[in-house]
Amino acid sequence: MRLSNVSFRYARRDQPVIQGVDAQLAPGDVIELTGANGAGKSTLLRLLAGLTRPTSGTITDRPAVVGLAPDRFPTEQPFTVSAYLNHMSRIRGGARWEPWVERLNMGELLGVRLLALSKGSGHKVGLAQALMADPGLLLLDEPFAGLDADTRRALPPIVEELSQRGVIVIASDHQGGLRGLPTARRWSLTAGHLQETAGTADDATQEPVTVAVTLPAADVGDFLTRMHHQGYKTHEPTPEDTR
Ligand SMILES: Nc1ncnc2c1ncn2[C@@H]1O[C@H](COP(=O)(O)OP(=O)(O)OP(=O)(O)O)[C@@H](O)[C@H]1O
Repeated sequence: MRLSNVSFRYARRDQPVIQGVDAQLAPGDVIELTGANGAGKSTLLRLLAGLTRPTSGTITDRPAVVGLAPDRFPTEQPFTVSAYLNHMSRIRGGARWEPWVERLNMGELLGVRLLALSKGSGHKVGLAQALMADPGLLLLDEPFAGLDADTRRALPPIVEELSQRGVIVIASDHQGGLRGLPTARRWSLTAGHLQETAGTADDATQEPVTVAVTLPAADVGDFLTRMHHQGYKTHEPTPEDTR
């Protein structure tokens, strides 16, 4: 998939929100998209999804099936979660949502009305509907925002599996939740301009450093597992370390 000189403005007199973006995506790429509030991340995701057309420039070779999990799932709909997922399944030719409900720890939400969902629970429904489409391009807008600890842990392995199957995953993510994945690249948006910021040999911020973390003993296992899933090397201190 390729973006060639893509620019976008919301109204003719407005400043462009996205300016002259060139980028190439290969199957299996995982992109962490960062930028200040209002930098244009959600706008770029909608352009990538094909929901919005560039004002100028082109996006070519987009995978045929696109999944988009929005930053705010629209809960103003008269369905329960299961009725909504069944409805989306019919639209998508019988796509199966059940495995995703299990992996995203949302079984107890199935009978809940969309209107009654908390923000994080609504977010899980948005993720499930994006994943069930079996997309070739998966776009996640702040996927970790509001998720509980179990689901936060579940998401990076899901993205890694999809990447291994050749799915392109692009996530606007301030929390660095996908950073440890082997195919991860980093894009940052500043005033509408896109820059690739990681993976360059001269990037001193990529040099490894070792940090010590103090936390309650009961949280150690959970913390180490989470760090491991994010690709960091961890070890519990030995008596020598603490002497
Ligand atoms: N429908 C719209 N009409 C006009 N301007 C818009 C519209 N949607 C977004 N904008 C403007 O476009 C710019 C980029 O917005 P966008 O939501 O893409 O940023 P973002 O990086 O996702 O922000 P955040 O981190 O706060 O979610 C902002 O200045 C915003 O006010």
